[in-house]
Amino acid sequence: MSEAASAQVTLANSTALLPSLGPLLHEWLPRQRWFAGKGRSITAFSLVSATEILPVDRADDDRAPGLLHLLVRVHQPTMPAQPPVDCYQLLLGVRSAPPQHLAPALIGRVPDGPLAGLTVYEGLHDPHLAALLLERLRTPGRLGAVCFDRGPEPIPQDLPPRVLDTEQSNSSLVYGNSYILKIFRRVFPGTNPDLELPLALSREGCGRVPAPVAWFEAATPERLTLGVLQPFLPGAQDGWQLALRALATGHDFLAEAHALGRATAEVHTALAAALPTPVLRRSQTDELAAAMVERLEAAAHAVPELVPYVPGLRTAFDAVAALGHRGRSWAAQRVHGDLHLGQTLRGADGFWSLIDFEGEPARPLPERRSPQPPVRDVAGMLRSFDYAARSHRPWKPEWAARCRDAYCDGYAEAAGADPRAEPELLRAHETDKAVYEVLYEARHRPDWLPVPMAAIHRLASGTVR
Ligand SMILES: Nc1ncnc2c1ncn2[C@@H]1O[C@H](COP(=O)(O)OP(=O)(O)O)[C@@H](O)[C@H]1O
Ligand SMILES: O=P(O)(O)O[C@H]1O[C@H](CO)[C@@H](O[C@H]2O[C@H](CO)[C@@H](O)[C@H](O)[C@H]2O)[C@H](O)[C@H]1O
Repeated sequence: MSEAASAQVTLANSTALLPSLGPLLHEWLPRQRWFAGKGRSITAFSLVSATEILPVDRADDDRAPGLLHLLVRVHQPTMPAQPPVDCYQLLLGVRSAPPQHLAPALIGRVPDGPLAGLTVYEGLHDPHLAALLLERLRTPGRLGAVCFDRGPEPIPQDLPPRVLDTEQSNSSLVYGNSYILKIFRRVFPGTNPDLELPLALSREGCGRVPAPVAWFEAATPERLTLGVLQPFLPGAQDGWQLALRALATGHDFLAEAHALGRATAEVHTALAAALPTPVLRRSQTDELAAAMVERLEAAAHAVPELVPYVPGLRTAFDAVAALGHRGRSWAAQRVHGDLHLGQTLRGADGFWSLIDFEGEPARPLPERRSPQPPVRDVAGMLRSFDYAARSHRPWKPEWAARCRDAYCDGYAEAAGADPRAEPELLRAHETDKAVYEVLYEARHRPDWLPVPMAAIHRLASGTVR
C-alpha cells in the first residue's frame, strides 16, 4: 500500500478509543454468534491495533463512511481449558447518521473520545464498506497493521457483496456469487490453518478444496491471519442438510457417504504429500493419549454429566498408549481437524468439496497445526453420521451404521488403507471427538447435549457403534 495510504492511519495510537467504545462493545459482543466467551463476564478490553481502512471523517455523512479495523483483547475470568484473554477482529463502520437500512447492524453512538458523537455499526453489513474490502484485496499492500495479499489470479472488480446469513463461528461475505471472504473473528498468533492448508492443497493440485485467491493478515509482531477470499461454489449444498433430507425422506445416504470417504482420502493424500509426515512412536503415542486424557478431565470438570463415564472412556486412550508400548507406531500428518458433515459441500455437479480447515475452534492454534493420525478426521465424520441419525425421530442407528461403513469403504478405496483396520486408534479418536462435542454443546447448544452424551454412553462401555 502506498505511503499516503499508511499516513491515513490516525487512530492507531489512540489510547482514548477503547474507553469510549468499551461500554458499547460490552453490550454488543456477547450477542454475536461468533463470540466464544459467552456466559463469562467481560472484565476489560485492551487494544492490539486500530487501523482506519477508510478514514473516519466526521465532517460530512454524505461522503463515504469510515471503516475502522480493530484487534481487541477481551479479558474474561478463566474457566478450565480456556485462555483468559481472546483477541477478536472487529470491522466497524463509522458514520454520523447511518441510513435506515443499517439499523439492524448498529452498535451504538459513541459518547466521547476520538469518535465522540459518531455512530459505530457492524461494517460488513454496509455494502459500501464490504465492496471496499474486496478492492483492498485486489490491490495488495499494507495499511496500518493490516497487510493485504493475493495469488496470481486476477480478481474482478465491482462484484456486489452480501453477508452470508448462516450460523457461523466467523463471518463471511459473498461477492457476486463468485467469491466468499471469510473473516476470522477470534484470531490467534500464527498462520491460520484455514489459509495454510488450502494453499498447500492447491499447490499440490488437489481440487477438493476451494483455493485461496487473496487473504489479509495483521502485521503485529506475530502474524495473525485475518481473512481469506476463496471461490464461491454457487448452488452447493452442505452434507449436513443433505443427510438430514435423506433421513427425512427415508432415503439412504450410502453413495454420498462413499463419495465423501473418497474425497477425505484424496485430501489426506495431498496433505501428506505437501507437508511433513512424522511417525508417532512410543513417546509421541504417550503424548497423544495423555492429551486425550487431559481433554477428557477438563471436559468432565466443566460438564459434570461426563464424570461417571471418565473411567470407561479412559480405557480407549489407555489402549492406544499400551499399543505404543508394545512397539506399534502410526503415521501422522496435517489433517482437517474438525471434519463433519457441515464442512462438506456438494456442488451442483455432485462433486464434493471440503471447507473450513480451521480445526476445532476451542483448541490452541499450535495444537491444531500439529500433525495427527488421519483417522482423526475419519472419526469426526463417523460422529457426524451418528449426529444426523440422532437428530431425526425415530432414531435410526442402522442408517448411521451403514453410512459409517460406506464412508470407510470409500476412504479405504482411495487411500489404500482402511481406517477400521486400526480399531483402537479409531475408538480413541471417536471418544476424543465425542468428549469435545460434549463440551461444545454444553457451551453453545445445551439442547443438543444428549446427542454426544448418547455416544459417550456407548463408547464408555467399549462399544464402537
Ligand atoms: N467456497 C464456498 N462456496 C460456497 N459456500 C461456502 C464456501 N465456503 C463456505 N461456504 C458456506 O459458508 C458457511 C460457513 O463457512 P465456514 O468456512 O464453515 O465458516 P465458519 O468457520 O465460520 O463456520 C458454510 O457452511 C457454507 O455454507
Ligand atoms: O463452527 P464449526 O462448523 O467450525 O464447528 C463447530 O460447530 C459444529 C456445529 O455447527 C460442531 O459439529 C457438531 O454438530 C454437527 C451438527 O450440527 C455435527 O454434524 C458434528 O458431527 C458435530 O461435531 C463442531 O463440533 C464444532 O466444532
